[in-house]
Formats: sequence, structure tokens, C-alpha cells
Amino acid sequence: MDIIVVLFNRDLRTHDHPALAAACENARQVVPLFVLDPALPTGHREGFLAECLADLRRSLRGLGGELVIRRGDTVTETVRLARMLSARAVYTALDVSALARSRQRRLAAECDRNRTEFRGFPGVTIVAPDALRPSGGGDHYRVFTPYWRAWSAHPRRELSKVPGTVSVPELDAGSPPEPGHRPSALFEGGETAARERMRRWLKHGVADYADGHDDLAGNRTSRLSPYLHFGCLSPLELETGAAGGGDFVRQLCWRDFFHQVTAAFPRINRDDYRPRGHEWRADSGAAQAWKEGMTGVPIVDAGMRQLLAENWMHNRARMIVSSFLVRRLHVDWRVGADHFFELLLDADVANNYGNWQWMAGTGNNTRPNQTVNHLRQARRFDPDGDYVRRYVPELGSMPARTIHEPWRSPVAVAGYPRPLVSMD
Ligand SMILES: Cc1cc2nc3c(=O)[nH]c(=O)nc-3n(C[C@H](O)[C@H](O)[C@H](O)COP(=O)(O)OP(=O)(O)OC[C@H]3O[C@@H](n4cnc5c(N)ncnc54)[C@H](O)[C@@H]3O)c2cc1C
Repeated sequence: MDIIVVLFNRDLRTHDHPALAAACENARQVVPLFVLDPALPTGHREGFLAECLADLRRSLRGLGGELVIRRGDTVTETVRLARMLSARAVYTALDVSALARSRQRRLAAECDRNRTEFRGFPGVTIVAPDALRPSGGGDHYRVFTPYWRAWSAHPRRELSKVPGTVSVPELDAGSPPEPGHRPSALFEGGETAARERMRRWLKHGVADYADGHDDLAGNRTSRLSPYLHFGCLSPLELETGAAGGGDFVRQLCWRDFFHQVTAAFPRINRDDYRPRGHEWRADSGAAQAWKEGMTGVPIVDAGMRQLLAENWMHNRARMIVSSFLVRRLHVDWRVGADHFFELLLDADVANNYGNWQWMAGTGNNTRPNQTVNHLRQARRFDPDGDYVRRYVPELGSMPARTIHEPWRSPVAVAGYPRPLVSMD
């Protein structure tokens, strides 16, 4: 039999899917597979994932194919299916986290034992994590600006076409996960919703990105991060569509940057990338107040409550709240990063922990002692206080003049705490 199994992970799409396109070209029959593995840290993302899988199944069925779903250990289930079908190969997109890489290694070894070909493909990032090496030596770029230069000059692969048909052998397709609770009403899972959002963004949003991306109250960033995380969108296709959108493309480069750091330093979610000997305070009360959006600093609380309400947070707010936790409360970056990881719909190991270490001064920041002035940031990026008013209703009637410093107001605000730390 001439069958190839395509294992889907963080690439839940049919457009620009190099592994799927190659399998359809190379074999008469193809089995698109997703394994619901208990080891996957899906957390609040389960409902979104279920929508992504349902949408992918619909798309594949539209091509004459199917999405086969199994439950259990990814390697065991993939190899079991490949053996049952006497498949000649397993194709998959390569990813960078420690979990993904150990799974890839195990899968490659098991395939080898069973005399099944194993092939890894690109598609999770724009430029493959191992494609660029600094001229001065080393296995990855530690600093962003030289990476950005090399990345911009690096030739791109061609976008892969959606296969004309996907021909699947007779087999039990398996039941999809329950749609369950969608964590955030703002994000509908799946490639169809992702492509519609990308289309609107490229037509109406990206041109304003340089001016608008730091406007906390405005909806002026793409909000494509959950779709990029689950691979409902190809980052390369997005970059191609945004050609000329310099500042926006630079953000996509940040994503690739942290992925190549993670590939080289897989313990990025646990160990300091650059140990600085910080002594963190074990203050669970302060950390709890921060998580609940009750620090008494409105701009911080607004960000943390946006996270609780939407499972997403504006990038500027992520910078403000993370720096507040590590620089003002002196709480370990791991506490904040793990909380983000649990709640964010777009949480991924590379971007989340890479950015947290950056803010904590233990990561790739060339100015590790750089601090954020929280009040100045609040006045600059939320000048009218609309972002705070939206997420901190206790302050709803405060004028722009005092909303960022309610402790200066002669009238106490009922139900809203005094700042945990002095803001002078
Ligand atoms: C402490 C902290 C934690 C973060 N955790 C995550 C995370 O878990 N997952 C995540 O995708 N992003 C994370 N980011 C980066 C950034 O905040 C989000 O990617 C962005 O807010 C998503 O919104 P958007 O899609 O509208 O972004 P846009 O501004 O429209 O940018 C487009 C895309 O570029 C990428 N991008 C933008 N900024 C960054 C960045 N600083 N680092 C890496 N990629 C970037 C994202 O994929 C994003 O979707 C974090 C940033 C900080 C400061």
C-alpha cells in the first residue's frame, strides 16, 4: 500500500502546509492525523483546539479526505496507525519546545525500528530555527538586531499549495473532542476564522500598525496570535501578505527569534537563560493580588483583568504587568510566566517564556537592567484612561487626570485597593 501518515500538531491548517502538500504529491493515499495527547498543555485552550480540529476536519473532508483523531501518547498512536496501515512514511512539521523535540526524537526512532520513513517539515516559523547561524560562531542568535538583519535577507521557501484532493483509506476516523467551553468569545478557533481575520487585517489594519500598535484602548493590533500559535495560519503566508508592513513583519521576526532561542535553550521555561543571581521574594500575597488585578495600580490591574476576561492581553500591557511583577514586586518571573501560560490562548513556550525572561533581565535583552516606568507608560499609552475604565469598573467614573493615580485623589475609591508598593 502506498500510504503516508501526516501528523498534525501546531499546524492546524490546509493552506501552506508543506508536510500535507508533500504527502499528497508523494503517495496515493494520505492519512491526516491528530492525537489528543494528555501530555499536551492545553489548559484553557481546549475549547479553541476543539474548534480548530472541527474546522480542519471540515476542510479536509471538502478535499475528499478526513482528519483522523486518536487519543493517547502521540508517538504510540502514530506508530500504531502507521503499522496498521503499513504506511511507508510519517511526515510532520518540526517544532522547538522540549516536549515537541523529545516527541519528534522518539517518533523518528520508532519509525526507524519499524522501517517506516520519518520526515520533518518546515511551517511552524517563517525561517527554520536552525537556518541562521551568527557569523561570529554559536548555535543561535542571542541578540535580536543582527538576527533581524540575517532573517530579512534569508531566502524564503515557496508557499505550498492546498492539495487538490486528499485521498484517505477506509478507517475509523475517531471522534473529535467535545466543543466544550470557548474561553474567549473574541476568538473563534480554526483556519476559516483565522483566514477571515487575516484577510481583514491585511486589508484594513496593517497599514496603521506602526502608529497604532501601542494604543492600549484601541483594537489596532492583528489579534492573530492564537491562530499563529495553533498554526491555523501560516506565518510565511501572513508575512507574504503583509509585504511592506515593516513594523508588523518585524513582530513576526520576534516570533521566529524566540523560537530559535528555544530550540537552542529548551529549558527556557524553567532556567535563567542568562543567570543574574536575582534573589526573588517569596510573596504569595503580592503574586495573588497581581493575578487578580488587585495591586492598586490601575494600568497593571487593567492588563491582568483583560487576561482573566479574554484569555488574551495587549502586548504593551503584557510588558507593563510583567515588569511590575519582577521589578516592583520582585517576584520570580516563573510565577508570572506560568500564570500567563495557563491563561493565554496564544501561550507558547518560545514567545511566553522568551518574553518573560526578556522583561526579567535574564533573557536576550542587551540592557538587562532596563526598567519600565509604569505611570509614564500608562499616561502615554492610555492617555484618556479608556483601557483602565474598560477593565477596572471601580474606576469607571474617574477623570483622565487622576485615573492612573487614584491614590492621589482626595476621595477614596470604594472597593479598589491602595497600591501594594509605593509608586513615587
Ligand atoms: C511577558 C510577555 C509574554 C508574552 N507571551 C506571549 C505568548 O505566550 N504567545 C505569543 O504569541 N506572544 C506572546 N507575547 C508577545 C506579544 O505580546 C503577543 O504576541 C501579542 O500581544 C499578540 O497580539 P497580536 O496578535 O495582536 O500581535 P501583533 O502586534 O499583531 O503581532 C503579530 C504577531 O507577531 C508575533 N509577535 C508580536 N510581538 C511579539 C513578541 N514580543 N514576541 C514574539 N512574537 C511576537 C505574534 O505571533 C503576533 O501575533 C508576550 C509578550 C510579553 C511581553
